Amino acid sequence: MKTIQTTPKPFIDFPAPNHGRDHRKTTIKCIIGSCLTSTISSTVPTAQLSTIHLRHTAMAAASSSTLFPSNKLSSNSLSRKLSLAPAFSVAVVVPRRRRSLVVVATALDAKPTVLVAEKLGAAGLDLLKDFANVDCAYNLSPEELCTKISLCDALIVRSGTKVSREVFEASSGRLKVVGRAGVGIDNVDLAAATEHGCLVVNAPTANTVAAAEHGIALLTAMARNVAQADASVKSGKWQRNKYVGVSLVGKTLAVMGFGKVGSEVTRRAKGLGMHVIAHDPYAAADRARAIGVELVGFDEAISTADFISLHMPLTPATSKMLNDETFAKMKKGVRIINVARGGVIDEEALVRALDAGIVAQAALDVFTEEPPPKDSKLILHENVTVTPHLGASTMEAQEGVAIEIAEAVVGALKGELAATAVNAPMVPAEVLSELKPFVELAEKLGRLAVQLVSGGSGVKSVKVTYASARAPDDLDTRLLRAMITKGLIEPISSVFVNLVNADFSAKQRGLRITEERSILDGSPESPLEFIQVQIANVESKFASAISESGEITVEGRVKDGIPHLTKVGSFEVDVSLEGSIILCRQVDQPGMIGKVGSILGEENVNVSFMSVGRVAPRKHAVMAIGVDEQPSKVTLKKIGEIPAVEEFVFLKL
Ligand SMILES: NC(=O)c1ccc[n+]([C@@H]2O[C@H](COP(=O)([O-])OP(=O)(O)OC[C@H]3O[C@@H](n4cnc5c(N)ncnc54)[C@H](O)[C@@H]3O)[C@@H](O)[C@H]2O)c1
Ligand SMILES: O=C(O)[C@H](O)COP(=O)(O)O
Repeated sequence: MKTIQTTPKPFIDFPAPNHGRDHRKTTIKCIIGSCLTSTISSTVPTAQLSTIHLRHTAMAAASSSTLFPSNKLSSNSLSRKLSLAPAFSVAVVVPRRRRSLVVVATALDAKPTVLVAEKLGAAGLDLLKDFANVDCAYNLSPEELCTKISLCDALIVRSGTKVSREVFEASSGRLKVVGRAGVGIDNVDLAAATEHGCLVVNAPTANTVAAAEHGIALLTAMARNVAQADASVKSGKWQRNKYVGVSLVGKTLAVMGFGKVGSEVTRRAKGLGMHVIAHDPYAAADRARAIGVELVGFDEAISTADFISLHMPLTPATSKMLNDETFAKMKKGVRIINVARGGVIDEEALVRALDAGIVAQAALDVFTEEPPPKDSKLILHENVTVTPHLGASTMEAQEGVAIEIAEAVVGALKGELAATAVNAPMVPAEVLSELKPFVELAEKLGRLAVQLVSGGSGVKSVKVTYASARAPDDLDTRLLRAMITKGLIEPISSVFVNLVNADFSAKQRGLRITEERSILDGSPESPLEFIQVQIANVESKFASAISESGEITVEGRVKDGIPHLTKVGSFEVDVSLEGSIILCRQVDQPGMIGKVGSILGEENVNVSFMSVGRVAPRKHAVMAIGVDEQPSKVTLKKIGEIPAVEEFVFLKL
């Protein structure tokens, strides 16, 4: 574990209070470690403290709470209270008339904390524990979840936990990833997650077969009254005539939603000799043909089917899609299976359709409200078979889901792009490795361009040009755009921008980013030749950065895997984008490189790269100098005082 000292010297002195104020308050940001706890209690006599406020850095000041009065300060209680907090602030309130107070704040590198809010398979937990502190806390109330979340970097849930906007707000930016250990993400407020820059990942494949098998189990059990007959026999009855079923062979099954589960249900139902049709406005016809199923319209599906099995997600478009109106279009005596989401059926309308005999039977695994009310007419209906959301609940599926989600969450916490991201672009691994240096280039160009702005109406309009020999469809620019946005916004705000919230953050700031493609001739081996970023309607602190068309313009390329700045305004330069950069406009004349280099050398600032771009010999030239260290103001001033230097700017990457 690495120890980070929060100050150059171990003690922070608080000057004596003045201005007649009762107390002075200061905040030290640090990272939890038991040594912080013990050092506070051992270095500061508890009697000297009136109060200690502990506040998680991620929490809003308003939610800061006084955990204990000083006379009860004990390092044990402090470490107990903070054992799950990898980052927090300490505010020490110094009582009146004390001359000074010393506090040591030593920070330790902490593991991230993952809150597992619903039961997860052991293999997944083991994977998580290798990388993070894992807090398994089940059946939390919404309030408890909001309280705990401020201490967590990741949250893992199944369908039983509502991850509402309040949860993201309570996390105040610390929550980096929500892992849904399953498919349906209707219990996660995706808009709120995106706005808070929180990645949402799911485990979309591991429970597909389990859900499909459960669908078939419900279909066959319903057709043969298995559940009702079982209950009857167990209650001492022997009702062979009452529980005569219906056969499946030759019957038409409409699969609504021809995705992963729908396709698997189709395969199995065909094996039972059923005629399967499917409705899915977004499914590819060739995939349906490959499984030997016909895709039909919604009305045709529901009006010709003997059995209807639901397999679409719950979205505003699918909410209550089976309702009074649509039940009226169904064949009398239709049977319905739902292992998708309860909300896709208007449950009151289903009760009416059952009572009217339009629907002969229903088999339901999912409900609008889970668990449903005990007196629900639907649940208690004699023609309804129910299970408590068991579709994904097989030993095999749960182990698979746990591993799938643990890998996705750990990857996301490591900053890797997730293949199962729900609210960020999914980029296949091979595309990602090809784009990686350009992703870095994109962010650095954004950073450089925005630091060149000095005035105007603010950064509102940015044009990005991608020059490539590849066909437009062959280049996914979402990642690049997100990173340019990050580069543009982060240096001028306190907003943390990532792939998830980049577009949202740009929109919030009224920043319009337009993208253009410049199609080049030649071999499309590399995905991109260069990226150009232009900011319109602004003035620049380095006038030479304004191109002839009037925008701040920077352009870059990747050379040997390293991003390079290759153009500033109308000047061609070539400097690798590592460390920081000094841009200097001068009258082109011999000895300039030497003069600037020796001024930097005097202060031991290492020059990594130097390049001069000029319009014509002995006229204006722009010198781009890459430096490893930040030069002092005095050194920069000396550069500015070289007679031939007309303007210069220091840019941090
Ligand atoms: N009961 C359970 O335990 C359980 C287990 C797994 C999945 N599920 C649920 O099953 C459903 C399907 O899961 P999946 O893994 O197959 O998802 P999926 O994304 O692979 O498939 C969903 C399909 O629904 C289609 N669709 C979207 N809108 C539609 C509409 N208006 N009409 C018809 N089709 C539409 C999509 O095009 C897609 O093909 C989800 O609701 C999921 O949450 C439940
Ligand atoms: O969407 C899903 O994956 C299923 O509904 C399973 O939900 P569960 O993880 O709560 O069982």
